[in-house]
Amino acid sequence: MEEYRARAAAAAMPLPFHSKSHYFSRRVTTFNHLFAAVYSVAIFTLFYYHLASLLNTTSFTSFFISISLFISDIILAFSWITTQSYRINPIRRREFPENLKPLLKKESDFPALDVFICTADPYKEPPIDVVNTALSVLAYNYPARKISVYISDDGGSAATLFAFMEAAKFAAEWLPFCRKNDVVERNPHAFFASNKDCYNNSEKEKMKIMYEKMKMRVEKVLEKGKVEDEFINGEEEHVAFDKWTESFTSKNHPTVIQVLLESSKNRDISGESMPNLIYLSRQKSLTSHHKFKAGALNTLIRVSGIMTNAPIILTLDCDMYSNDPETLSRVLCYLLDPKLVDISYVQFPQCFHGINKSDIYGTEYKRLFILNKSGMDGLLGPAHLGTGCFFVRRSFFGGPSSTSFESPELPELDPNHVVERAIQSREVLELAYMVAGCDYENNTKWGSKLGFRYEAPAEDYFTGYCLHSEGWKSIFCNPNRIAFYGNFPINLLDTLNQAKRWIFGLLMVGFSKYSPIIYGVKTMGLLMGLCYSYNALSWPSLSIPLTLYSFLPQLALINGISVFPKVSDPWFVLYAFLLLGAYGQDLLEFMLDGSTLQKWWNDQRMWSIRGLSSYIFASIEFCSKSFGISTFGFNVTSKVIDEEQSKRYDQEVFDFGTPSPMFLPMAAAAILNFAAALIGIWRSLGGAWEQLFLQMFLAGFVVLNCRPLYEAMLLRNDGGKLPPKITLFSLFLALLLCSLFSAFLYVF
Ligand SMILES: O=c1ccn([C@@H]2O[C@H](COP(=O)(O)OP(=O)(O)O[C@H]3O[C@H](CO)[C@@H](O)[C@H](O)[C@H]3O)[C@@H](O)[C@H]2O)c(=O)[nH]1
Ligand SMILES: [Mn+2]
Repeated sequence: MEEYRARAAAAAMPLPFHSKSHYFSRRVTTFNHLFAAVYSVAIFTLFYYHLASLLNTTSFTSFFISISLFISDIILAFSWITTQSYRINPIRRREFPENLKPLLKKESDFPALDVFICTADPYKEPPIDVVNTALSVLAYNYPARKISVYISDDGGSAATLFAFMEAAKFAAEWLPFCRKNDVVERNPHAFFASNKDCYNNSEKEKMKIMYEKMKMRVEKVLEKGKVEDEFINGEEEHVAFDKWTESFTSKNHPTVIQVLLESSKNRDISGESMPNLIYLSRQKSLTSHHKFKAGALNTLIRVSGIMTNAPIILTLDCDMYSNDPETLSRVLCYLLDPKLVDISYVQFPQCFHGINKSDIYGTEYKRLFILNKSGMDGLLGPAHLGTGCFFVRRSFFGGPSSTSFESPELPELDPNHVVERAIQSREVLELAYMVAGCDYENNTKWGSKLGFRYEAPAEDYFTGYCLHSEGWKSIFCNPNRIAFYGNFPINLLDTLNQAKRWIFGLLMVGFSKYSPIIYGVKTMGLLMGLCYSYNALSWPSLSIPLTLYSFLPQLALINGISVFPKVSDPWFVLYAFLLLGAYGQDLLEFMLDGSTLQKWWNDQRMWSIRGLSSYIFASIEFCSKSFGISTFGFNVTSKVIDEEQSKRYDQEVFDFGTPSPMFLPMAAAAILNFAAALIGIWRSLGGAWEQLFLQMFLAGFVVLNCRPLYEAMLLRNDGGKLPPKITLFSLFLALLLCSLFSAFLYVF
């Protein structure tokens, strides 16, 4: 990249490539800072209150309740402190790609791009969807000879290879079609879905028929489970599929590399060169660990290094397609700016197509994907989100200074190495096969100092974190036209399992020698360290206060014990301020960012639901892994759309689906809070409302949040209702808790 940047510096471009401004108006930011100051005072006052109550406890019960609430509030306060770092200086950026034009006149002025698309299971990630993703980037508005798309298939599936053989043929028509008609949606599926009138135009109609034919063939092959002769054209394709022998399984097979398009040879129907398209399924063996997605990405870095070695790398999950063919020129606005040195990556937010109106599962993750990343952008740069990210290849080889460069074990893998041989030359292919071998990384620095890092299954978070701690910076690019759209789980269990995997991966970082609160603060400063701590430490530990606050005050309420200050007590004001302040500020930011009240409500509900399921179960798994009882895996999220589920999702109905212990704590909380609210009302009628007001308020709030649970337990009869088994179990759990608490009261 340096040479391109140097050329930009020499050209002394008069107009800026990009600009930045405050994310919210100055008034909002100042308000946030002032509010933070007042809120911190309130937190310290609360700690004083807790200490005083602890000292004044007279029985073991009151001591137990006080200390539990104190611990909960310490964790909540820690979490609040970590989130403040996002509010120090959130920024918004704009790019001016038109100002780059004088720099990019001929083909050689454009830096090359290697795109990595990862897929792992053809039955959870339909090959036709992966094809659509690949087509959307193959068709970028960029010199075709500068683009190479690599598909990493961890599923080792002949059906996926077949799909890409078809895609290569289709691309020869699709690319010129997009160019000629200035198509903006270059993912064919999205294009045909949004252009209902396409039948009017014969050319479009022809394309659509071609697309449907390809889709049918791909789906047929997937259904049959193998590529039968009728689908194979010519000797070359035969040779490729012959690799799928009897002993070939997704977990144990040799490397398959298939060059499907080569830009120096293949031309589209208009006679223009095509991008490179390469299928890769790295070697797998039952005896060596493949390190999940990070392992796949590192293999891709090496294979692409040998074949094309582009200075820019785009990583995409198989479902994240490009929604804007101009995205790369936005990225160049940063990567070609001579003033921005040390940039490791430009991260785009994860956005999802087809989220229902009030976003019942909080899929948008507005804080995680947008607000917090804009906050980090005002510091050293956003954390890495795993997909939709343009990397500078050099940053996978040690820190930004030349002294911290980590040289790879082969000169051909050096980020500055110029590839002179053709992709399909014997030497190149031999080397590519070698670096894709499953034992290749033994005794090398891959995964620790080179490439994506292996410490945790949250390779995205951890790799970005390591890059920042090495001294790299990053950019958050969030243009008005969404750059990438992805798929998301449409039932509750999948959503929760996904969050569980994330939290588990984050816990592994949080409680390792790389813990952001120590190592992070030391290497990248307090604020960035706190930003990273929020995910790795606050998130998982929030399960403790969320669980305690869902059960303890309610159990006390049932037994007529007051645990919060009564309404006429001055301390009541403090509680009210802390509670309303935190929720109010959250709501305000959501609304200012163009969200709706309903979306915010669902987002905060999902926060508690995740706290009572994903966070708890991830912590349990983490503990059992730490004691060597279990190991971890990467459970790929299914991207297959089930018609029934999809209908329920569109109607905004919670889908519980298959029974899972993950639902137990939340269902038990729903039952217990309902009982507590009723008993609370009854006790208030007896005159105790002043003492019990806050507990009743809390129980009422939980009950309001649990509406979908009550419906799913009692009122619904569809396939997405809460399995009766779970309802019974949680009723039992709630009763058990009540009896244990009463017994505890009796004994102490
Ligand atoms: O052994 C594996 C497992 C997964 N994947 C791929 O990894 C991607 C992400 O997997 P998915 O099941 O979709 O996980 P998500 O939770 O949706 O992904 C988020 O979280 C992951 C980390 O947990 C990041 O890697 C992703 O980029 C980020 O989008 C997919 O393309 C998979 O094909 C592999 O290539 N090899
Ligand atoms: Mn995904």
